[in-house]
Amino acid sequence: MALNNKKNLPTLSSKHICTHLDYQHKGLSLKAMQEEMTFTLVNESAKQRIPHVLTVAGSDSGAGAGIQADLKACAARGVYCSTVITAVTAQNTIGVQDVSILPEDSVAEQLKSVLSDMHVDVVKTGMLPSTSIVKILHEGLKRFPVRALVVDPVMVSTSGVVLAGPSVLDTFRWDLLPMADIVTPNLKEASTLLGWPQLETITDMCSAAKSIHNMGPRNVLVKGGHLPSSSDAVDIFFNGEDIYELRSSRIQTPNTHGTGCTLASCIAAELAKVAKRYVESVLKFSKDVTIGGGPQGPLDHLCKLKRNVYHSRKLQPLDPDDLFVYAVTDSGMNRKWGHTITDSVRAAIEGGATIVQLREKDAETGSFLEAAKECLKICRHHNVPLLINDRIDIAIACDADGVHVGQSDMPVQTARSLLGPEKIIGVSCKTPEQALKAWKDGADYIGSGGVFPTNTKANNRTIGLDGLKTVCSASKLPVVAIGGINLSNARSVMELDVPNLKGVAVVSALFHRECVGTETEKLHALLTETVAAKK
Ligand SMILES: Cc1ncc(COP(=O)(O)OP(=O)(O)O)c(N)n1
Ligand SMILES: Cc1ncsc1CCOP(=O)(O)O
Ligand SMILES: [Mg+2]
Repeated sequence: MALNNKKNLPTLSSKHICTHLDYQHKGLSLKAMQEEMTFTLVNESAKQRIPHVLTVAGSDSGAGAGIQADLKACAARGVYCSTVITAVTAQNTIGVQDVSILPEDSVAEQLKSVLSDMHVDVVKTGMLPSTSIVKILHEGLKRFPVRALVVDPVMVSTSGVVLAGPSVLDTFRWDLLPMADIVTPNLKEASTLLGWPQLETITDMCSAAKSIHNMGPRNVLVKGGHLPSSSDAVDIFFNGEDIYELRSSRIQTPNTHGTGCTLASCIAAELAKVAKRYVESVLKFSKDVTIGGGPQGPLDHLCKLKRNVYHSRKLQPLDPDDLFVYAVTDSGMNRKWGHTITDSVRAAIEGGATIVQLREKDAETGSFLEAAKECLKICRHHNVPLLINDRIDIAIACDADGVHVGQSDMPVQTARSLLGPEKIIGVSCKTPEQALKAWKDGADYIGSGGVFPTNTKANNRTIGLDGLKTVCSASKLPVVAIGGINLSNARSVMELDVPNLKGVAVVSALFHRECVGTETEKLHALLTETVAAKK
């Protein structure tokens, strides 16, 4: 393999790698990533969340590597870390004295407990000592998808003890690597994965990175810490297109136990922080933390100290994933069920709503504004955008995150000039022509419907699933479907194989119900299932 002239290779830090992975999700270039990163550093907002890494690895009694290193690395990076322990090793600074692999059922149960309940952003794997454990993880991740998977293919301890034998290799290659966002082998692990002789040069490392990439991971980091011929420490990063050299001067020390686990955890932790934009359930400080549906959630230690870690400025007005479970309020329905608007909004968010629109058609301006301010506090607390239906004046007065307008409401261009570039503007579209105009006029998303007949909006033409498909296919903007959508037909909407469709907007299916939170939870679970089934 011809290595680019080394002088021309851009160098990256591990933090750059993480951000790069996130930007791959968004389809942005490395250059855009670097520009936006600078922007991120200077802009902070009041929105908060807790990034979460799950490590699936072995315990190291000496606490230099394995689960213990992962926990400490994540804590040091300000990220919540849960654990699935695959094996218990007896280790110290002399070597590995014993390895006990945990029963498969125990690993499966740990995995299920965490993934079925907690909002995990990133899974990081370490010691996966048997084929069945790799398969359990593979199945678990298919059932409960996460934002990113970091695979550290731990095979041999620093002292030379085999931690995952050759029988595990095939499941690694066929099952786990294709799911990975990044795999981080050292020289020995890279050559073992490939069945190659020892890697000895940077050129070998580049070839290995490319060949491992062919096994399916989105990115490969081959770590050259043990490269005999190099006076520097050189790692090679390959993202499928470009190859990067990460070079730093070698630190002469025997204290290197746990570096691999720590690096992979650090990548996972930084990814989780970046991935926080996509996180649907947002937690503030320990007293409000809800990690789990049970009566006794864990504390998030030092949370108050992490305030700055959790703050991040939204760079785009809208993250399209926010359209996933779009809750649109209705004052009449709230009244009927004796709910206040704030209670309804809070319940919807706690049930998993990813964006909220206040559609209070019969509210007086003064009381609407007061309610909007209260709802905004709740939404900001949970990092969920709050939009106002029709009323640009209310949106401006309470500093909401944006507005939703229809074809006969305030024109998008006028709304944009009043609200500025940073607010979200959604517009209702029934046709491809309207969709194109929405994009030209500077809207951020399209609401398309009524997909099914509805009593919530009078005299509203139903466009059906075919009409929705036509709008989505023509759109250059993300689309949310609306109109008569409920638990029995949401699947048929989400299963449409169309570009740009990001979620469903619902009024009565959530708010014309006694228990808004439960209904939202059910809808969220159903939509999540449809997304998982597509993968
Ligand atoms: C997400 C979403 N999509 C469409 C609409 C409908 O807006 P509009 O056409 O202005 O009708 P009204 O809601 O004002 O009756 C919406 N509100 N939200
Ligand atoms: C506001 C709106 N725009 C198109 S259909 C509709 C009503 C959606 O309400 P429901 O979810 O109760 O059918
Ligand atoms: Mg309107």
